[in-house]
Amino acid sequence: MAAFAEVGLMPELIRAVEDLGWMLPTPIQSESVPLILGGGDIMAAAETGSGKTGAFALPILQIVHEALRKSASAGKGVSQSNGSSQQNVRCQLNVQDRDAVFAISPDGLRCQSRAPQSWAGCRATVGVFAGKVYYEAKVTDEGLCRIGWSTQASKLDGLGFDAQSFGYGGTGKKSHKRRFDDYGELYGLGDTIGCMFDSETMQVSYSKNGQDLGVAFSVTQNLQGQVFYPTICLKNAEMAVNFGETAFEYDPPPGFVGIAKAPPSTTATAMDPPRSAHGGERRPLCIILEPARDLAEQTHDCITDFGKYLKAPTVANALFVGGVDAKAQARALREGVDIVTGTPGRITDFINSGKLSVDKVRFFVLDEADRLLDTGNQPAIMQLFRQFPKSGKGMDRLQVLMFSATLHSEEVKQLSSQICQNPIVIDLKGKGSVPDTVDHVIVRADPHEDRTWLQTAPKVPTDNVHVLDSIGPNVSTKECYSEAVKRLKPRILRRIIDAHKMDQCLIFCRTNFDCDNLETFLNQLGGGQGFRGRREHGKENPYSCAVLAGARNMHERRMALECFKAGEVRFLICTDVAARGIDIRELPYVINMTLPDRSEDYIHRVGRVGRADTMGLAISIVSTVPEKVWYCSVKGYRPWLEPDAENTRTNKEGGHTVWYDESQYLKDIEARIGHPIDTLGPDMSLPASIQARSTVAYGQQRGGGDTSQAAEHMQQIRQSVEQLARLEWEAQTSFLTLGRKFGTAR
Ligand SMILES: Nc1ncnc2c1ncn2[C@@H]1O[C@H](COP(=O)(O)OP(=O)(O)OP(=O)(O)O)[C@@H](O)[C@H]1O
Repeated sequence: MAAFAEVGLMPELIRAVEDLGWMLPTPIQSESVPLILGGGDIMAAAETGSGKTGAFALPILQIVHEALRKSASAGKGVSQSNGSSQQNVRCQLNVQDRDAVFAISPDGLRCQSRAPQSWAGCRATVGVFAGKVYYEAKVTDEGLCRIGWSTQASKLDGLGFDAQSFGYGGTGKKSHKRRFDDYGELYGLGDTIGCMFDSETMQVSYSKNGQDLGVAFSVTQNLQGQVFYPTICLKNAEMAVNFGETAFEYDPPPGFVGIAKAPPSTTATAMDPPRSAHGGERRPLCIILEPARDLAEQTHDCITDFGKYLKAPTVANALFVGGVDAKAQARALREGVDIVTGTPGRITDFINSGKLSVDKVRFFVLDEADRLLDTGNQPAIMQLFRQFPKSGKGMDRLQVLMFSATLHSEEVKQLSSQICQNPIVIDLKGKGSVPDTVDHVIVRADPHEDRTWLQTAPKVPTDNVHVLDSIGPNVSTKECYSEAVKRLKPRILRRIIDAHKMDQCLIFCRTNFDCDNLETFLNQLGGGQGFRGRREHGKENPYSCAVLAGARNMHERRMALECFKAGEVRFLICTDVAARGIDIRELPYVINMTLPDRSEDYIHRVGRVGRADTMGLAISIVSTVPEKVWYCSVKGYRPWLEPDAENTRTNKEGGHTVWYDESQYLKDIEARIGHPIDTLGPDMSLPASIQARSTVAYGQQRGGGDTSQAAEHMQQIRQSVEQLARLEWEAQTSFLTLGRKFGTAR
């Protein structure tokens, strides 16, 4: 039995985490999972990268799945496939799930789109989430065709344009996430294309006139369990489809059946009556709040991944964040959602408009709880909390879970006293510390000593705070040195990058404008044209970069993160929007261009490395002189674009700037972590203290990633873990017994 079983997780979830290579629960998971399964409220603080997402998501999935199964077996019809409606639904092209210009014949097996300029699409009435299915589509008139599979969340007029759709076009290209790669061969008038979806291997493949063209796509595991519908997308073309009601022109490959004949237990239908939205059965059981969109998306993906083996019924997750098509979210609600992950704004919008009902909610999770409060979400949290049902008892009562690496502020404690019931505090590392997998050091930027800021090349764009001030070799004003440090820091950054031969590093800047400027600087060094959602000049350019900042739109941010994770750009320049929670596997380096003015933000930023037992290095460039920076609290006003004498004054003088004192912020951070931070050598070399203990390269696992060693270790500790599990179980039971005795209703 694996140690994940000892904390009480069900086999389907264990299988999913084992697929991720997780062999043992991390300490926060060992502590939290049994307590959540046992019904307790929790406030959990553990280091960055210690596996907090799994600590709350895994037990929640388990309880939600059990609740759904109980409800389904009680005949309430919450399963993905209750059979009743589907058995009456014929598989055909769906007139209710098509673009306006897409024509469908009365028998639902022929379609046409005559718009010459634009693509239009349609899905079938029946989709599949298990088994191996096949359908055929024949080109019956010349034009552009693309065919394949998509989920309901995907747009119809661009099959293969997003992460949830997979297409194969007549031009011999396969398409997914807007990537068009050569595949198969051209097809056109008279050709019959077979479309296969294998949910066991999660592969999509095609045949042309009976000839197998091979695997086109390996669908990412996080889409496992989603319902995929046959999808046709046309531009001035016509096709006939056969879903298997009548004999196919070419036999499906062995093991595949026509989707029209697939067992109802493996299919779902878009024609099912709404199972949610007031009156349906399937309303959210869990609401997870995240402080930022990117983080919400990451948590949502993790939950989808963890839940991929939960079947009959599957657990439906939805992401509710701004910048994403609200129509798709409304559609997901209509289909029935069990776990909602999102940002407070979008979730409250949906509740206020009556589209999202919270009368069944059993879990309320505040991830990065302190950040949620810092960003002004207290009223939204309280508004949500007031609407959740609180009358359940024992295992059915509302559970509130608060997680973060820094969870010690008075505001957090106050909130927990308002919304948690006898919370169990799990504090694994005291007042927010830096994990010992993170080496962190500073480099001083001293414009008095280092005069390279006077060089004219490479040009360093700065933030325009000092455009009206006199700057030069013979000027020694505070303003001059402030501008000097702005010009010096990017030069130091370059030295660091070169000295450490960095090829993957997250670089934190203070503002969106600073990100833009640094992007321009690095592009200039590498001769790039600038990255705006394009994947060019990636690996060959030693300074290739992308930006992940609040001012960029969701698509750009997603592309930036994706390209960085895939190693297509070397540097990801970001604001604090990426400081919390964002998980980039085996990231070796983080650089702070400026220290954050709050010590907890430092803990979160440097915690982007050293995750999951991987070693990482965080370097902060710290100015020795005060720096004047923009500080504009007026929404939409951007004084840096046209700085004048008035707005470059400080806040106190009625302007929009402040003097930023990094030496003081460094002291605050050192006070928080309880020791001084080492400094890099003049040649950017690591201090001897770090060199002496570093045994593996940054970005690699501390133990060298030897899984046989881990397995052996697991075997050795098995007995103790079993004993602990028994004790844990006794603790849980006593908790519940006490709960019953004293009553747990709020
Ligand atoms: N039990 C485990 N075994 C191995 N790897 C794990 C385990 N649990 C989590 N991980 C990995 O550790 C990394 C960090 O996990 P996660 O993002 O949940 O951390 P976190 O504690 O939420 O961090 P942060 O405070 O920065 O948000 C992820 O890459 C995850 O896949």
